[in-house]
Amino acid sequence: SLPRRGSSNQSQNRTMSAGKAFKVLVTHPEVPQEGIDLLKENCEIIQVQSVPTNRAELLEKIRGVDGVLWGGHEPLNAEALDAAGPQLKSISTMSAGIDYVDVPEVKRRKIPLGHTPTVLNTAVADLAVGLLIAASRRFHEGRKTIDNDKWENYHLNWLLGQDIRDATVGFYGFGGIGQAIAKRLGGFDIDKVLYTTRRRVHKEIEEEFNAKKVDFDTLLAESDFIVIASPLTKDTQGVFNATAFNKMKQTAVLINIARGKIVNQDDLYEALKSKRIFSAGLDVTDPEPLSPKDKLLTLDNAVVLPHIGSATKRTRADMSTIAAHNVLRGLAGEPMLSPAY
Ligand SMILES: O=C(O)C(=O)CO
Repeated sequence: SLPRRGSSNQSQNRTMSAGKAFKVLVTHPEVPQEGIDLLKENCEIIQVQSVPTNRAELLEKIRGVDGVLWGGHEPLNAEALDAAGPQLKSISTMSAGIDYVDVPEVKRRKIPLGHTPTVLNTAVADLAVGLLIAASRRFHEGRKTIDNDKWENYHLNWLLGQDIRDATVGFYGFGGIGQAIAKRLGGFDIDKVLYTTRRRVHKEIEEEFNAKKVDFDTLLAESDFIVIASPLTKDTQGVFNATAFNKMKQTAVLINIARGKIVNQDDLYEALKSKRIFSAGLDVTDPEPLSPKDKLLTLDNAVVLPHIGSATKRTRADMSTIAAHNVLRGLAGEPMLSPAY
């Protein structure tokens, strides 16, 4: 459970600093109140008002602040850190993925950086299961048949999909989100879980999910469903390309709830169009937002969502709470709840 207002940590912060000891910038006007209220207890809050973020406003308002709650996916880089000045001592994003942060630059300046993994695991995992069902059971194509007056259920083998039962589900990345997805799929009578990660996960976790670490080629060749649940890094960028799709089963379903750039989207389009793989369910694309004219959207076998994995009211509130605690702890010189490095 999350530390709440008035918990010992908060009382400590209150006594530590009588009055508004710190100036904190909140870079987005829509950060849920839960996090703002926590910060308000002992920080003066400055808030960016523009949506989408006006960079000039952000760079002006960041000057001289002690802490930053970085509320969007705007680049957090040397430019912003320079604009802030050398007194800046605590930053937290309000996201799990931090691919938009120049982490080496933050590290070089020895500024503690937090992020908000874990609290969004269940929301993202729920959505991933939704995509997995939608893509394997042809929801998008089915809906289009109604729109186009092509409801042909007099055919016996109409709109047949892929079974989840007895499937091998392969995870590319098997951290908190991947494991939350695997937990949910436990209710769907799947056969087994494979995963590809840099490091092996704990033995108990492998046992809990009947999961086996395999190399990337084995993951591609043996999985009925592949779920991308890894961070975007220089090592993961573009790894799902034509070469990878050509190693997958023709009946395979690809799910991506991580970052669009892990997939080469042109190659994915070709693989789906030519039916080299069965279908894809994507919550993330490259770029975002995706143009309404993008060719990916013309495909029957691609279910595409506008990056809404963590978009539930409770999850957003929890993300703001964790981010605020991270910022407060950084200001107090204490370890953050979820440090990013
Ligand atoms: O937190 C993240 O990294 C997300 O993509 C969800 O907004």
